[in-house]
Amino acid sequence: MLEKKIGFIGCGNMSKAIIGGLVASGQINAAQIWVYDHKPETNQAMAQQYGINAAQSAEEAAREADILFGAVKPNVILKVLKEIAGALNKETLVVSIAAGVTLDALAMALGHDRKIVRVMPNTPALVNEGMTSVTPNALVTSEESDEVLAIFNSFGKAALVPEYLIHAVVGVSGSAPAYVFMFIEAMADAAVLGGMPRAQAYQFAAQAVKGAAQMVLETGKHPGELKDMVCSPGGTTIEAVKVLEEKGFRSAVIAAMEQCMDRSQALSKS
Ligand SMILES: NC(=O)C1=CN([C@@H]2O[C@H](COP(=O)(O)OP(=O)(O)OC[C@H]3O[C@@H](n4cnc5c(N)ncnc54)[C@H](OP(=O)(O)O)[C@@H]3O)[C@@H](O)[C@H]2O)C=CC1
Ligand SMILES: O=C(O)[C@@H]1CCC=N1
Repeated sequence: MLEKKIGFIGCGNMSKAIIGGLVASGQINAAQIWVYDHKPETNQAMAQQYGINAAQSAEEAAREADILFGAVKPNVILKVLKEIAGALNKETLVVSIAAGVTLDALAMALGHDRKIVRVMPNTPALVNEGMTSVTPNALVTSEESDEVLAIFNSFGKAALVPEYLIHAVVGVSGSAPAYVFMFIEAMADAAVLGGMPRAQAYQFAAQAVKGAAQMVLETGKHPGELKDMVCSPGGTTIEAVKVLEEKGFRSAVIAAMEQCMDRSQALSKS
């Protein structure tokens, strides 16, 4: 069980996924969670849905929390953290989920004596399948890093990464659910073209993606070898593979992720 009190400033897509994942994991009592969003209706809805505490202000969430999540958009996080810095206890761990906001920039906003962790989660946290990178600053102890890892491991997988790798993490897991949803949507459209009812097409496409991902994770085999296992000589799959190669499927994915990583780099310089 997690013992500490956890606060959230900003309660949008990602906070909802983390709070939903945390509560569903059974690793924390809902009464240990405080949330503050500047929209009162969001606070009330979260308090009602999960039985967590709705703070009246960002300062209140900051005062209550042992671990405080900054979960607003990158363009407002530094302003928000500057405003609440005075309300933090000396030992409070501040966890930023903002894409492209560096540990240095966070320390400038909060003070250089603050324990700060940069994390990059993703929305599958909501269904216990999150993937999160964790990057602590030098003041965070290994026990504290382990606590943050434990939070994210309670609804998925989490791993320590050095800060320079966060752009790659944004590309390969933070933003990645969006491209996978597009892939599933496109596969389902094709199944509908083949005559399948729409709802069934989403189920078949999503389960195929889930099962294929599970094979990569569980068999330890190279993805190319797993692909070869599906391609019967002269069969159907190799025809599809040929068209994907002709249309530049893999290079499109690589180019898209390169652009995503470039944007993450640009955000961290702005
Ligand atoms: N969505 C994702 O998949 C991922 C997002 N991230 C990062 O997570 C962060 C949040 O993203 P996401 O959850 O998608 O964003 P959202 O816009 O969905 O959530 C942010 C929430 O914070 C509210 N807010 C804005 N300003 C304040 C303030 N001053 N005080 C309190 N609440 C405020 C927003 O309200 P309003 O709507 O009125 O602006 C909104 O409800 C970003 O920094 C992003 O980079 C990281 C990994 C994955
Ligand atoms: O699109 C974004 O900027 C955020 C960061 C990772 C996922 N969503």
